[in-house]
Amino acid sequence: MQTKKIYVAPSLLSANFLQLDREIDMINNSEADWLHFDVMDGNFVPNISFGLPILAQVKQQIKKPLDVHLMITAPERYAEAFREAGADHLTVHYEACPHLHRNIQQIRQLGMKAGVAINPHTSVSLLADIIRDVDIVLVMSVNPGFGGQEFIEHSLTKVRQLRQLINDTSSGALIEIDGGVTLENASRLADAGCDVLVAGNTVFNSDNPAAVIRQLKLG
Ligand SMILES: O=C(CO)[C@@H](O)[C@H](O)COP(=O)(O)O
Repeated sequence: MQTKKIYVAPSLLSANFLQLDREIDMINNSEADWLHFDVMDGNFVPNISFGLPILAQVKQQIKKPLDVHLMITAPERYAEAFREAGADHLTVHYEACPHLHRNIQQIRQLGMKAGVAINPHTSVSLLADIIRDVDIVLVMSVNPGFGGQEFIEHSLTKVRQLRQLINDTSSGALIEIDGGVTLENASRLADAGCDVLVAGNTVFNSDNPAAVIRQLKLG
């Protein structure tokens, strides 16, 4: 039985963009903690999603923190612009940042929570020297680029390793899991040590998204 707080961050990528107004109101009126906003550049990942102008418009209506996940190369070029557009959290990819420490410092200096994301093939051990400096570690449990993919089971082992690393280093980082999160695997994810569940299809393709968000929060 889960007792710690589980944050739920619906992923806007799976929303119906013809009804964005209604989708954002649903999030505002639900128990969702954050709104997850996926930015893809067609270079770091094989897909293109949405970017700054859409974020700025969403910001005008959303009442929850905007959790922006940059799946782009050289994210330092855009950190300030994302802050101005309304990002509260900015997560960059380990694989896209040869100067990750500098990127994390930049994000924090701009006044945002700083996150690092790791792809399914990237080992948790590579985070040892950055773990004390980040607010969020986002574990990709699918290969990034698309919603609606199947959860990669090995991600659970990575979450457990990450929880151990966080405990050993007294880091305050939250563990966020992203990709293939469902009502079936949510409790296993919470038990393994996740703090934040990102869910796209599970929330937006349901008949009752607010009820699904509530159930996910129970872990
Ligand atoms: O970053 C990504 C995909 O690259 C995710 O945030 C997806 O949007 C999650 O979608 P589901 O797997 O939950 O449908």
